[in-house]
This record gives sequence, C-alpha cells and structure tokens, in this order.
Amino acid sequence: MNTVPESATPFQVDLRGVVDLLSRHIYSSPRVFLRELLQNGRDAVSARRREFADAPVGVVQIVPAGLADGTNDFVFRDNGVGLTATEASELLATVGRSSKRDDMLSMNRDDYLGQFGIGLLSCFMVADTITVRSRSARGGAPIEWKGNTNGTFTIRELNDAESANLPIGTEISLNPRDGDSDLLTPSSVLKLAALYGRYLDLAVEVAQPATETPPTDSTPDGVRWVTVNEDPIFSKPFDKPGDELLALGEKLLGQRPFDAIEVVVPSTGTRGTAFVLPFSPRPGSRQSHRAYLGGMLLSETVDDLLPDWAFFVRVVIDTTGLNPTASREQFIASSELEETREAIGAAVRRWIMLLSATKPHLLQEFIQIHSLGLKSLAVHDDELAEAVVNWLTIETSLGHMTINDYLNSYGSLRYTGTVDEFRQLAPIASTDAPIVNGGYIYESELFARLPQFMDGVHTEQVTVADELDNLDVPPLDDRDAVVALEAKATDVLSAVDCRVSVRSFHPSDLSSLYVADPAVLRRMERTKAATIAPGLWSQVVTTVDTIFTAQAGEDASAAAQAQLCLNWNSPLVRKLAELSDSVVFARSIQLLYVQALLAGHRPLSAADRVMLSQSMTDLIQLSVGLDWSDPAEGDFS
Ligand SMILES: Nc1ncnc2c1ncn2[C@@H]1O[C@H](COP(=O)(O)OP(=O)(O)OP(=O)(O)O)[C@@H](O)[C@H]1O
Repeated sequence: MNTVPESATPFQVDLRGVVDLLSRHIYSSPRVFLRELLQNGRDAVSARRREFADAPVGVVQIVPAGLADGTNDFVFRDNGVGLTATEASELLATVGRSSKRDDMLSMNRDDYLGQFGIGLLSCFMVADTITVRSRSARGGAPIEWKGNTNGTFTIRELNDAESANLPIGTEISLNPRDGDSDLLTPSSVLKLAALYGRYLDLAVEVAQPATETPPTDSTPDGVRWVTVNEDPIFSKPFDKPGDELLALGEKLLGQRPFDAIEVVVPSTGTRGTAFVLPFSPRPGSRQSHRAYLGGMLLSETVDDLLPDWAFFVRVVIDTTGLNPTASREQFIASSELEETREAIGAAVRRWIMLLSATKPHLLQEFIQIHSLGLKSLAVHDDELAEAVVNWLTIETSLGHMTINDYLNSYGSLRYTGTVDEFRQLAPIASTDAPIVNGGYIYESELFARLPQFMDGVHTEQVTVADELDNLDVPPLDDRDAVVALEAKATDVLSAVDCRVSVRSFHPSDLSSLYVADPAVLRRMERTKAATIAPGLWSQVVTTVDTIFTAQAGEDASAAAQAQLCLNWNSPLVRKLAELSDSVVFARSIQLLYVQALLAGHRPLSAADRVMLSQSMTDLIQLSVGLDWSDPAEGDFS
C-alpha cells in the first residue's frame, strides 16, 4: 500500500481554539496587548524608514477608550509603512505569518522586534474585534481589515470619503469588551505606554482627558497629548554613576543602590547598568532583571541574564542581539545569551577587583552587606576569593574580626569544623592562638582553601579531641582529694545528670569546662581508669577499653554522658576541694556548672535555670549574712 500522499495536505486548524490559545495562554498578562501594538508600530516605522528616504519622524498616537470622537473605541495609530490589501489579507489573517521573519536572518533588532506573526492576536485579550485601517506608503487603496475572536475576518477597500482623514500608516481600533475594559482607560493606557514604550526610538504620545488643562487651540478635542518618552539613561556610557542613574536604580530597587556598574556587550548589541544591591537579598530569592528589546520593555523579571554568583546585582539592559521567546517575556537560551551572561559577570567581577585595588573601604562595606553570598562565591572562585577574602568577617575566640586582621596578628588560622566544637574550644583557646569558628556555612571549606590563593598562609582544622588532649590527670599525690571532690561535686549535679571530673589544664583562671564531645569523654574515661588502677592492671584496662571502643565505634561514644571538668590548676577549684561548708560547696559547684554551660554557648534547660536562680539567691543571701538555719528565710537542703 502506498502511504505517501500524492500532494502535501495542510493541517486542519480550529481557528477559534488557536486564537484563544495564542491570545490567552502565551502571554502572562492581558496588559501586553499594548506592548505588541507598540512593537508593531515601531517595526512599521522602521520599515518605512528603510524603504523611503523621505520617511517622516516616527510617531505613535494612542487614544484610550472614551476619548476618541464619536466612538468608545481604543485607537492606536502609527505613521509607519502601512499595509496594502494583499499584505493585510496575507499577514494579518494568517496566524504565524510575519513580514519580518525572513528579514530577521539578515538583520538585528535595530530593524524589527517582531518575528512570530502572533502579536496582534494578543489584542483579543481585551477586545472581541480588531479593526485595522491602513494606507500603505507603497501605494494602492487604503483598506479596512476586521478580525474576530471566533477566527473569521473581513477585508475591504475604503472609498475616498471614508479614507479622507487616513494618512500613510496604520490605525488599530479595539472595542472594549465588558469586564476587560479596565486596561483601555486613559490612566491604564498611559501607565502601560510609559512602562513598555518610554525608551522607544519613536515618539509615543497618549491622549489624556483635558480636565485639568482647559482646551486650547492645540487641543481642540478636549484632550491633551502626553509624550511618555524618556532618555534611556541606563544604557549610556559612564565612568562614575551620576545622580540621575542612581535615582533610576533607587526606583527599581526601592533603595539607593550601593553602586552602579556599566554593562557593554558589543557582540550582542547589549548595553545597560548593573545596580549593586544595598541590602542582602533573601536567600534563594529569584534574580529578576529588567530587559528592553530595541528600547521596548520585554520583561521586568528576566532571570537568566547573570551568572548565579552575581546575586548582589540587578541589571537593566537594552539589547538588539538577543532573541525573545514568543511570549516575549524571557530570552531564548542561546550562545548569544550565554555570551552576554558571561560578559556581564566579567564586568561585575572587574568592579570588585577595582574596588579592592582603589577603594578598600567601600569594598569592606560591600562585603559586610553580602558576606554570606560572597563566602559561597569565594569557595569556587579563586580570583574573586583573593579580592574579597581579606575583608570577610570571622568569629574567633577573641571576638569578631576580619580575616586580614586575624592573619596579621596570628599568622596561621586554626578553625573548627562545627559551631559546637568552636563553643567547646573557645573558652580554653589561648589568646596567642585564637580559634576560628568554621562551623557556619561555607566557612571551613573557604578556610581549607585559603593557602591556595594566599601566599604563605597556613590553615589548620582543629578538633575538640585534639585540643583537649592536654586535659591532664592531676598528680597522684592529690588523688584522694581529687576523687573526693569528684564524688561530692557529681552528687551536687545529679539533678541535671552531669558527672564531674577533675583534670589539670590551662589557663588556670578557667575553673571549669563543659565537655560534651564523645571522643574527649572517652579519652577522659580511659585516663581515669589508668590512674586509679596503676601498674599491670592499668595496661589491661586500657587495652580492653581500646578494643571495646574500636568495636562499639560511635554508638558507644554517643551514649557518653556530658561532664563538667574542673581545673585542678585553678586556685578556686583547689579551695573548693578543701571546703567543709557543704552548702557553699553545693552552690559554688552549681554556679560553675552554669557558667561553663554559658561559656560554651550551650542552651540552659529548665532544670539548669532553676539551679542557677536557686544557687544565685542562696549565695546572695549568704553573702549578706542572712541566717539560713531559719526555715522562714530559705531552704538550703
Ligand atoms: N501597525 C502595522 N503596520 C504595518 N504592518 C503591520 C502592523 N501591525 C502588524 N503588521 C503586519 O502584520 C504582521 C503580523 O503582525 P503580528 O503582530 O501578528 O506579528 P509580528 O509582529 O510579525 O510578530 P510577533 O508575533 O513576534 O509580534 C506583521 O509581521 C506585519 O507585517
């Protein structure tokens, strides 16, 4: 059987469905109808200029609903190339047919913005009928084309009387549909025309009711014309951003930008400005940039114009070399878009480098605002890391400081892998070698990489287990006092389920330490067994313990109970060991426990808080000399 048709048969199309699909589902909002009209007007003006040397200056005039003489229609006029009868029936009535597509291959968007042949259909979002009246610059009779939302159209030639007032160009009328007419009112139209068309290279004039201004000779119809055009300040070259540019940035960001960076990508006809955010954006928030295509606003939420790392800028660009999607709300992913993205990224990076070389204080301020994002960036990008890393602020056991200050004072950088470890080690870190908290996101990764891009810098990750290795067992001669102190103090802390051990460590003015690290706890248990059972027996205990630990792995350690470690080097602790007053002893141990918790930034449980307030009250009463044996004055049991 022959399956090949003898002649190609066109698809059958349900026009009503296609019109509905294209007009209602491609675009994100009905307000884009005005953008599509502006774009067609602008393309028609370009076409006339290309073809006719004596073409007038391009202008579009928009009359919102209710302001035209004798009709409630919204009317859009341009003085472009116009349409002949043949062109109108071919181009307007054929969905997907565009006069511009073939030309697009040989030109850029300086010439035409449209290409898909569907833009006019967007008018069906606000009207059921589109009426196009046109006189072509190429000659021929003026025409009227009427398209309906049900997929039918009519076309006819206008007689002399009907077209007497029709100059070369095109006039599009939309009869407002009930319920969708809000977008055609004078105030909406003015806003939309300014939004989409203020930077177009042709005059965009919008009629407004002349209520405030009484009619004059130049406004005989009782309307006044408002020109929405503005100078595209964001796409002009600059060395230093002027006030006007920063004011535009403020309008876009809601706050005055931290700075503005010039963006120029000649290969894709792109110019613009990257505004540096003066605040840190919400984590994970979408980058949304504003893009104009040949001066016409494409979208305020283009999200793929910059590399992800450049989260701290918002750009406004005008381009002629990037292709929009059919909805004209994003750019098509292409090598041109990639090239533009990289070039904008490079401009932002250059700005950072320049700031670090010429205005380090400003760079420091910028880094303070965006520190988290910059840390994430520095983890992957050596060159950028080199520029920003010195000014990043880190938390150390001596407080917050910049990496630069830390390295200048202490040489090598010792950091913990977790916040928890930092909290345990910070209290015992010596002031000559403060410990750095590497537990926050990106930090330890960044510290580990520092030597790669900072000559002569040494970094080292420290663990609680290694650092607390010097928790020595007190001398054997003191064993009895130590064992007694441990037993008495453990008893005092039984309510909060914390055991007490006594060790010797530095600094001696640190009287207690809260130890929760399983590895350290394990080691403390082993050394304790070894001291209490000297000689051969101690070796056996140590060996058995090692085997047990190796077999049980982390499970055994996880079960280990947190301990309060008292410092035998501390005169206060020694004094407590000698103390016979059990009440003062109990309250002092309780306070040392809470103090150790707080020093390690540990949260206090309800039981801890009760203990704190009780021991404080008791010690205060004791120190002011109240008689505690009187039950009315307090229970010190
Ligand atoms: N104001 C106008 N003046 C002259 N020709 C016009 C005008 N409006 C539309 N046309 C013609 O009708 C064609 C179809 O217009 P339409 O807006 O549907 O699509 P387009 O502009 O070609 O492409 P896109 O869908 O990308 O906007 C255009 O290619 C153009 O030839």
